Amino acid sequence: MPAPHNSFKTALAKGDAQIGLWVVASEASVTEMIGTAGFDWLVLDGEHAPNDIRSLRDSLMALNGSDSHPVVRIPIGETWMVKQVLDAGAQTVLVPMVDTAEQARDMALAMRYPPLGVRGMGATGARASRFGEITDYVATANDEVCLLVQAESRAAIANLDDILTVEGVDGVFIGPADLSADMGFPGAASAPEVQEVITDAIKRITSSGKAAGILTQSLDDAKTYLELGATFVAVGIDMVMYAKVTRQLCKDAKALL
Ligand SMILES: O=C(O)C(=O)C[C@H](O)[C@@H](O)CO
Repeated sequence: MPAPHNSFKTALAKGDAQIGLWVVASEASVTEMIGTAGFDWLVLDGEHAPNDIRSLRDSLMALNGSDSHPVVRIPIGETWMVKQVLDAGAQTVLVPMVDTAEQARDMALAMRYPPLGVRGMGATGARASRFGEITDYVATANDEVCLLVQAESRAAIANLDDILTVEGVDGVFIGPADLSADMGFPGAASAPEVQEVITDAIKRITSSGKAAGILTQSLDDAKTYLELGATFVAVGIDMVMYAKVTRQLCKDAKALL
């Protein structure tokens, strides 16, 4: 039996737009609920959310049977972190703060078993192989992993063309918050100077044949990015949505008094 087919990777390769949501609640029952909404992909955030390997594992388990594909964002680009989330059953990994082709290459190596990479051999007792039930896991896993790297600094934008040549990188995600901060516009990703860089980056990524991704909380911006050719576009953050409706309900209820 081979490793599960990564339909998200296939969709990105075909250029089929994928609508996603950022999940920062770090609680499997919330992930399970969000997994019923119909998003194509969900980021389980290990960079800025209070997730650890166990809570990420629990959220991956909670998405069993969901049509939403889990994308696990590790805290930083470290080989051992990639290994842990792959063994926990993630097939698509998002790596923040990738500024150079060399960093991207290291991550591509971390994603795959030898001879293509350096992934350590530990899947037999791991969730990834269904605890050994997927007997051909090691032989087939390399084909089903998907690596997304984040370009979110002036350095990454300067090195983007080199990053795009790295074999094993399936897509590049623009991080608007960090990119705008690094460009001198903290908290102002909508600044025209930042949007100009984002537009150019999306065009360069798509014309290289790799998938471009981004996060925005504006559906108007999402439409623009999709029209530019971005393939994986996240349109919100779970806790922001939760906070918004919670505050509004409280306000509306108090207005009854
Ligand atoms: O720079 C960005 O934008 C991202 O990487 C996404 C953020 O980390 C996300 O947490 C929303 O602020």
